Amino acid sequence: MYDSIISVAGLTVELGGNPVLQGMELAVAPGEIVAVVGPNGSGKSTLLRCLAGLQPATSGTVQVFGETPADDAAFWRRVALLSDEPAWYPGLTAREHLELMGAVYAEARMTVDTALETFDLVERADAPPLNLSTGQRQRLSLASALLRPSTLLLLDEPERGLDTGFRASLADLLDEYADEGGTVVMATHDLGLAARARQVSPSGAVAA
Ligand SMILES: Nc1ncnc2c1ncn2[C@@H]1O[C@H](COP(=O)(O)OP(=O)(O)OP(=O)(O)O)[C@@H](O)[C@H]1O
Repeated sequence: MYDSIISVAGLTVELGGNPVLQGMELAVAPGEIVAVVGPNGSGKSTLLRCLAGLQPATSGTVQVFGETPADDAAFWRRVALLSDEPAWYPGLTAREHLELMGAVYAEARMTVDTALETFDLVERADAPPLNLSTGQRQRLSLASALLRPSTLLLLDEPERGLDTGFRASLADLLDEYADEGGTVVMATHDLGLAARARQVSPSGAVAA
């Protein structure tokens, strides 16, 4: 077993010959909610990509669940990632996208109807995602990520497109996820979301 679900040591990443992360250290315990904060271009998304096994380290180590994260099926069974907008299935409605998640994962965290209510999508359930507003599509992406079971939630700017009221609801939903034992690491520019998490910066720890 591991005390830290995530353990980052001396992580350096160079992109295009430029150092983006330099000797970063981070330990995240199971059940924690961590907000990665910092200005545009400071390396928040790069860190999340490293945690997701999508970006190799130039030097240093990244361990998730006690191993180097691998972009493979076993890893993605435990990890839900929300980053750029997903590719939507043509011809399927918002409800049907959530039903797909429910069909794939036997032990969904909530029913499709509960997800539609929780993410305020009931009235748009029968619309295809591309006919939803930007914020509604983001809520559908979040609903998919939170409907499926996972141990670790990696969120890149989950607040994107969300109105103020739903940002507060999202903070409550993340608290519930962590109360169930899940761990959250999110890159965010939202002060409210960050205030309710342990804040770290790609260049070093910041005061909470
Ligand atoms: N493929 C790439 N090649 C070269 N440089 C890159 C590449 N991807 C990102 N970068 C650079 O790496 C730095 C960190 O980018 P990153 O997306 O991690 O920042 P961020 O903190 O998430 O920014 P934002 O708040 O704007 O989302 C930026 O200066 C960016 O321009």
